[in-house]
Amino acid sequence: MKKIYNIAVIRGDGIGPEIVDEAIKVLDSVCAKENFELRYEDYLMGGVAYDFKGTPLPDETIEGCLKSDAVLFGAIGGQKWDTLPREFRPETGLLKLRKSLGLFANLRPTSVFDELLDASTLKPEVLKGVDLFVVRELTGGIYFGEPRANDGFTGYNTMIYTKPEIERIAHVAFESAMKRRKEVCSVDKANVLEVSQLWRDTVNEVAKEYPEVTLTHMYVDNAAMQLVRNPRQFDVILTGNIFGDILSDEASMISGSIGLLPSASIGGKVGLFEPIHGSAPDIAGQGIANPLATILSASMMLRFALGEIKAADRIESAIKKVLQDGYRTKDLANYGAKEVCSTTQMGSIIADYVSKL
Ligand SMILES: NC(=O)c1ccc[n+]([C@@H]2O[C@H](COP(=O)([O-])OP(=O)(O)OC[C@H]3O[C@@H](n4cnc5c(N)ncnc54)[C@H](O)[C@@H]3O)[C@@H](O)[C@H]2O)c1
Ligand SMILES: CC(C)[C@H](C(=O)O)[C@@H](O)C(=O)O
Ligand SMILES: [Mg+2]
Repeated sequence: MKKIYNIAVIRGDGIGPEIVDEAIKVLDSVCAKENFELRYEDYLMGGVAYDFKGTPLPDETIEGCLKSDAVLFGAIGGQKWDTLPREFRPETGLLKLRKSLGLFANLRPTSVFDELLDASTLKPEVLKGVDLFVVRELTGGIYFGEPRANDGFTGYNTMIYTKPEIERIAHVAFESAMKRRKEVCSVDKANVLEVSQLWRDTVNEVAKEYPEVTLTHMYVDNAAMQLVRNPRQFDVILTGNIFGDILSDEASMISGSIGLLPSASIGGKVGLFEPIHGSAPDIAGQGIANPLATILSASMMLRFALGEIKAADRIESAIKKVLQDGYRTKDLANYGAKEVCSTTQMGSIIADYVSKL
């Protein structure tokens, strides 16, 4: 009997709709080869939701996500909404969605395709074989801490973590490491911040439950430097919300383009799968966005939320082959391109390769 999964789709703003369309094209192609069906339901979120509904996160979007098997997300935000009061901003909607779905863990893998070794700003000999996994805490820290304010003279935010919040994200990192090279590097700023001292003590305690895993600690400033000096030294990087946000964008240049890095946000009943990049207003509507990060996020959705491992493997093999054959979007045009494709061409070629694998 064919399995049926319900997928909530949030296209969002800027390049969001363009890249999500390509991910769905590829998902449809993989479904045709496998014994399951995906049923999509669209929901509004971000600036487009504000424009149509007066709020960046309508209640029906939260409800729709909660009743689905997984959420496929594009990107939100853009200059048009940047001056709105905080509660109406697209980014506030995204934070609220993560919180409402209980998505406290954001998994951001970074690896390097051999075909794109020269696309990175780092030297090929530093890059070869990089395979790191950022486990970013997603529903706490300075993004959510109170008090927060900006009265025109004083602006402040509060970085708060409680012990249970640190324990649960640390468990995700150690469990991930157990399936990988069994190394966790916890990144904090414990030389300055009390919240980081609690983070470090708590991670040390959790580590006792995973004697096979080697735990190291690193200050975030050093980690930012080590990521570009010698990224191969990292297996799992465990870190808080804001440090993880910054380090994962930095890590994208290891792979060669921010248009390549996917992510999975998990921890609640329903997982959310999204590229790490934003709505890229500077290139929206031009057909040049790289859809690979979103297609790889769709693959993470199949693997982690739906357990459709063969289908996920199929997509990832198709992507490797497409890159081997020299297809590139504009962001990677100078790196081994035999043909430079538009966003939709890239989606179609991957879908085609999936169907032939
Ligand atoms: N999860 C999200 O929805 C998310 C994440 C980050 C930023 N944002 C929002 O997106 C808006 C723009 O933010 P930003 O410019 O700082 O970051 P961004 O990630 O949107 O873009 C940064 C740069 O990377 C390029 N880029 C991003 N994705 C690309 C892709 N798939 N292919 C090719 N190039 C790509 C852009 O053209 C831009 O030059 C802001 O409103 C921000 O708040 C949303
Ligand atoms: C848009 C913003 C709220 C978001 C974040 O900071 O988490 C983004 O940068 C991301 O990485 O998903
Ligand atoms: Mg970010």
